[in-house]
Amino acid sequence: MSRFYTPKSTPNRFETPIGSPARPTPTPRSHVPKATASTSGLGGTRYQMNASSSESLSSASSSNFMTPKNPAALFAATKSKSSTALNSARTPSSLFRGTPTGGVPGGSCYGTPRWNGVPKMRAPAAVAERTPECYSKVSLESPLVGRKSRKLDDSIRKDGYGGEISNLKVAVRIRPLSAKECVESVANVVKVKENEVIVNAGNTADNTAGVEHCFQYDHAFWSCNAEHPSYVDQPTVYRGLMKPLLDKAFEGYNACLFAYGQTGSGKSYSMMGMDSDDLTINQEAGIIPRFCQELFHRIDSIKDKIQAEVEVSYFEIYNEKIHDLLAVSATDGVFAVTSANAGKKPPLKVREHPVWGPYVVDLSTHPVDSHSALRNWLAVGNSQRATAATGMNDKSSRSHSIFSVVLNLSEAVSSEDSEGKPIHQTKRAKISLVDLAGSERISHTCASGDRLKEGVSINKSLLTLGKVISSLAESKRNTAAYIPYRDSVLTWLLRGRIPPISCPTGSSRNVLRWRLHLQSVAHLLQHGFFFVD
Ligand SMILES: Nc1ncnc2c1ncn2[C@@H]1O[C@H](COP(=O)(O)OP(=O)(O)OP(=O)(O)O)[C@@H](O)[C@H]1O
Repeated sequence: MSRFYTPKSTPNRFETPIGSPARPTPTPRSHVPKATASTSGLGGTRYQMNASSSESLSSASSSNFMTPKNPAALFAATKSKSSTALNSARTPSSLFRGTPTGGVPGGSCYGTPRWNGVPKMRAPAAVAERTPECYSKVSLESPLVGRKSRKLDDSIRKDGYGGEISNLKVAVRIRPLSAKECVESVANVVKVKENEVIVNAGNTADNTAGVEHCFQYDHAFWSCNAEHPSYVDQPTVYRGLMKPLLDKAFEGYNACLFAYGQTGSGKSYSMMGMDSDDLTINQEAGIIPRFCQELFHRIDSIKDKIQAEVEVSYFEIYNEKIHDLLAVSATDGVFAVTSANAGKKPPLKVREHPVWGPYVVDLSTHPVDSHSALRNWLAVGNSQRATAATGMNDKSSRSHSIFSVVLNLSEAVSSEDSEGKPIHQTKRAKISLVDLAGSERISHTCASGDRLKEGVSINKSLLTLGKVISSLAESKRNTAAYIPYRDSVLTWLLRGRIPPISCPTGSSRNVLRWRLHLQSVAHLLQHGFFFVD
């Protein structure tokens, strides 16, 4: 059975506080594209509950954000369900701030990923002295002073989990110099050697000439010059980061991939592509449109054996307020996107479910049954995102966006129950693709007014993300460590877990809330208390 999903209207409860900046106006789109919905139930199934996305977060190691002069974005890809041994050597905990005047040996405008053989590194202590405090120094074990490059997957990941490798991967991608940087004759001081990034300190007053800092990641993608043989293009980034997560999602694991880095470092380009309004799968298409295509490609290839259902939701966190990017309303039978502009649509609220943790109240979810339907919803959401021109990026994302797809797979297993009906085994996975707003130095972005307020809010939530990840790393050693999830909406929400199939959405959640007041969580679990819409 197919039908249009009609979202429930959201009451106007929360106003934008006086003084908070007006959300940048997205390009309006009046009509929702055709998004047919398969709503047939999975009937009589058991569900396989996935571990929570808090485990995704809890697997992360020390955070760091790329520095203002490093044209690179970082990606963290996680899958939940298994715990991870933290590997502090894998992620650089302190990043070097080097004014890129030293240039790359060879002098080209584009950095060439060439290993110069002998790393010109100082002793770690000397490096520590020269690393500015402001880059969240956690430990300085990570720069690979004089060490030989090595593959993390082969040599470091002996985690003792029956051969399963770590559930967190961190990748860095170096973008080309922007037109502005080329005009200003900025030299690229970043090189890549296999999975290592080598940053040349330059020879400015606060740095010693020739000092190189090496950082090791799971992947280091060099995308500075498309003409160069070492150039890593969009399909390669997709294959390296997203494909393994999709594999795991089909096994019932939750997966989360988020991009973080300074403003203008290439997060949106990597996640969405050159143009977020053009979602055609061409060479420039980013991770999310490719994921949408491959998801249904795989579903089509197994549909004879496995029934799949997909639901999509897409929201952004702007100035700590949540806006549903896919909210639609129906007037006279015509479906229209409810504008995400502040003032027209109130932000959504986060509540904490006693079992499943934080969730967004009344967030619309839309069943989709084809790649084109999913792509259309993605386009709708993109058109609603808050972007604005800043001093460092003409189209800067001013919000964190979270695109989530819940995948339900139901397979009839051979055995039959007491009534002779086949027993279905159901797997459920949530894939969250997060494009974080860029961290920024106010002095570099020359922000004032609304942009300034946004920048402060963005930096605050990214700082909290960093703190949460650091605290999680600390909690591995000290179980009493406090983890400040609730200090930002982003970290609070990422902690939430995927509810079981048929857990209520929209207004039926009120019923759940009401009943939860009457019955203990233990009782609910004991009796398998699920709602069917
Ligand atoms: N690998 C790349 N190849 C070509 N162009 C790129 C690449 N990465 C980024 N760019 C270009 O750099 C500019 C800034 O990139 P993008 O908007 O993705 O940055 P961002 O990190 O998302 O910034 P913000 O946090 O401000 O939103 C864009 O014009 C984008 O097309």
